[in-house]
Amino acid sequence: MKSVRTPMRPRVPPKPNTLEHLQQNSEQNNNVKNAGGQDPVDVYCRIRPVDSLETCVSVVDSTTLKISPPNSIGRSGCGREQQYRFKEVFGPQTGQKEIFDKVAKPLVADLLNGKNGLLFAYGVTGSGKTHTMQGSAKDGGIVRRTLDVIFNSIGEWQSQRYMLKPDHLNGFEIQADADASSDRRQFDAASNIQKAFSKFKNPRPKRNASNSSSSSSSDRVPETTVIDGLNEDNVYGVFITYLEAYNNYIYDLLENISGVNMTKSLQTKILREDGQRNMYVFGCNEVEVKSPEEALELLSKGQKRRKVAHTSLNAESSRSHSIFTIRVVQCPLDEQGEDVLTTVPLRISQLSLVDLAGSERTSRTGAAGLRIKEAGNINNTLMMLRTCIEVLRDNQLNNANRMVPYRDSKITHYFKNYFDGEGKVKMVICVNPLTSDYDETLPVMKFAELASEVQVQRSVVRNEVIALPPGRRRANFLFREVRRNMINEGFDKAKELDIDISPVYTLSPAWPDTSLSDDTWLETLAKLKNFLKRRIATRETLLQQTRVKVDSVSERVATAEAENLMLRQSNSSLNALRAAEERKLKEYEALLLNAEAVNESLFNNYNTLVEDYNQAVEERALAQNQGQLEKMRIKAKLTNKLEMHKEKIDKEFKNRLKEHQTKMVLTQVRALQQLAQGHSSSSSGGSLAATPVNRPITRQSARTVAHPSSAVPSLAGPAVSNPRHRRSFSQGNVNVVLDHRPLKTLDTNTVFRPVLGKRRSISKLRSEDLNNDRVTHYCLTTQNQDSQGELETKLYKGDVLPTTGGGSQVVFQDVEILRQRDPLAVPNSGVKRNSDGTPATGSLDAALQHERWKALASPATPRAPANKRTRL
Ligand SMILES: Nc1ncnc2c1ncn2[C@@H]1O[C@H](COP(=O)(O)OP(=O)(O)OP(=O)(O)O)[C@@H](O)[C@H]1O
Repeated sequence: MKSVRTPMRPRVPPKPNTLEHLQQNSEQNNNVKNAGGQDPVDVYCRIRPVDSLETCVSVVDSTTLKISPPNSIGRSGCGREQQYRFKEVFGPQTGQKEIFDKVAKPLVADLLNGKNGLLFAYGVTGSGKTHTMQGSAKDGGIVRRTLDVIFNSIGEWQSQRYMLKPDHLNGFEIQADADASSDRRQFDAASNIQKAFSKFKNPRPKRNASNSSSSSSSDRVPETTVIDGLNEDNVYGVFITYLEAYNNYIYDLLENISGVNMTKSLQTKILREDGQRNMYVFGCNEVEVKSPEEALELLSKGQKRRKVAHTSLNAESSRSHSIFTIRVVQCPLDEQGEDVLTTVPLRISQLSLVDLAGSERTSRTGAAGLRIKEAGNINNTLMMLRTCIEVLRDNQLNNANRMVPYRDSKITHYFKNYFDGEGKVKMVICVNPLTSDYDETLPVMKFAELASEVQVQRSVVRNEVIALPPGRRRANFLFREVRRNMINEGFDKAKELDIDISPVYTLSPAWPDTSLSDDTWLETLAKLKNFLKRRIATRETLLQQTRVKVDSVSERVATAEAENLMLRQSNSSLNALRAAEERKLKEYEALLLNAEAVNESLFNNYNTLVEDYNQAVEERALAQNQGQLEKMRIKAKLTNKLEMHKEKIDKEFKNRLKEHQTKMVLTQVRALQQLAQGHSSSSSGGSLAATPVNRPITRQSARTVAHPSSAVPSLAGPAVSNPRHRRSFSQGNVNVVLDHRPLKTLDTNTVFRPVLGKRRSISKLRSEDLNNDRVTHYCLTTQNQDSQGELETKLYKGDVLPTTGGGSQVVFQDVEILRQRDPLAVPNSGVKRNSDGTPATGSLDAALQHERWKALASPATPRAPANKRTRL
């Protein structure tokens, strides 16, 4: 049926962007916000199921969760068991439906009632954020169920496609019918082409391909929940955007989504503020959807463009933060419930479902190269979110006004309005209970604790007073139904009936039969007259009743106002009390926080001290080791030096000794020569020649006796030798005695001869004679005349010893004296003494002693050591 009225739908006049207007708007907003009070950020926790028994997280009760450090950490004393409170904790067995009902359904209801909402999924990588948000076709997550519930609830109250259109400045406009229907035609043509193209591309879609949209849509189990109580006199338009924040840039995942070539790389988008100071992404593609399937199709296309990568913790790890936003635009119907009212502003509400990328440590994910940069950016964004929440909380706790650094990251900047009071904020903290995740789960818990302490201004929807009766849509529907029935019953004039639903609201009784005929017109007139009279009376009664009602309402209003005033007063006094209590509470909280901070810092200090101490002990041990090594090195160096020095000194000493010994030998030789010469000269020059040779000979022999002075070693003595090193006697006849007889030695013609063994006679001593290895003994024969004028022959006997310098030395051991006596001479009784006190010649023993003394005292004769006496 063709509509009788075809009203033009003029565009909504653009909002003036003057400063005054902005101030007015913000004041209005503030008033509305302040009227609503505050709500905390609702933080929920979901624990994902795992196969392992090594878990560090357990559910204490429906709102409390306990996290225990793994044994290794617990033992070292660095961690302790901690409990965290949430709005609700969902254990591993909790299904997607329950999560949706408790967390997201209230947000969907808010959305459809014109309020904004924001839901974050936050957690460590692989903890189940994407699972919670997206889920699967069979068991949908929050996003899928949200779409289902929206379309279930708005049903046929949806606006016609392209009737509402984004104005690309974060607002919407109502299109004229002609424009809208032209856009619709284009859309239908484009979707037909696309269908044909996809048929051509995939002639036979695989039946069991899990990823294909056809299979997923056929397997899909939709959510059947309906939100009741929506304003049925509005039309609803649903729009979606799908954004991605990657490396702190924003990309539109629905960019050029209807184009054939979707592989083109995405452009970065910028954030802007609209006239109401709301943040929006400039130039992003906001697509109108008319069914959950259509929205899911776009979602899956967008997901294919998301940065997802394989990491060691998650096969499909999100490398970016995804923001799926659903905007619902509401427009009231006019008084006939027929067309949209263009004179009132559109009501726009939005719900953003954010799947944050997981916080992660690159050491665990095994990230490298680009993945490390991604992880850094992910962690930075999460850090900024945490910082903003911290500052907000501090501001609220301490009544401070620190600037919240929303602008430091794209995510916080985009959602700043929510925290400033433009909607409800909720968080689902996803937890992987594995022990290996403990270190990363702990900061997530702390963040959750922080977030739950933040209060967000409750937003209140401004109900525009449009002064139109409710139920217009239904009345319009009834009217149309009646008209259709009438036409069906053959009442063609009904086609010309304008839609007028005002009778639906009239309270008067039904009109009388007004058909006029010649015979009944008077009756009819009377009926009408009565009817009108009754009507006038009813009107009067109604007016009166209305007046009474108005009066009573006014009275009630006055009473209510008075009560209100009183309530306000008591409220303000209660508020004051509450504020005092809150102040106290804050003070206690601050004290508690301080105590906790002190406790923590003490604990940290203790740990630091223990670490320092351990380090110092290690360093000391190291230093000791190094010192010992250094000592050993120096010792070795010094020993080396000493050895070298010793060698040098030895060498020098040997050289000098050799020189000295050579000198000494020469001196000895010279002395012996002189001695030999002296004896020979005295014997030749004395009365020796005149001495008869046939005198009896007394052979005296005595061992050398050590002179007392010989015990004192003389440093200026002869060359060093050791009697132990005398030349070997064991060589038999090889041992030669050097028999030194000066040339002028007389033959004594006696049978007594010294026993010398193998000898070599020389008359003049040379150093080579002594250096001969075979010469082991030396015997010097001297002759002299004694005091009695007798011939005295002395045999000085000694060992030839090698010296340290390589030369030889004679160590005299014995003196053998041969004296010839005249048998006829009178023997001398006593021992005669010379003037110098030495025994006079003639006394055998005295002479012998004297000779010994002389021999030992002679500087030319080296002294034998007292304990090394040798006898020839
Ligand atoms: N509650 C759950 N029930 C069943 N499986 C789950 C649950 N939570 C997570 N999983 C599974 O765990 C794996 C990792 O989950 P998911 O991809 O959602 O983690 P994520 O937190 O989004 O990780 P990332 O931050 O790396 O993207 C997936 O295979 C998912 O199916």
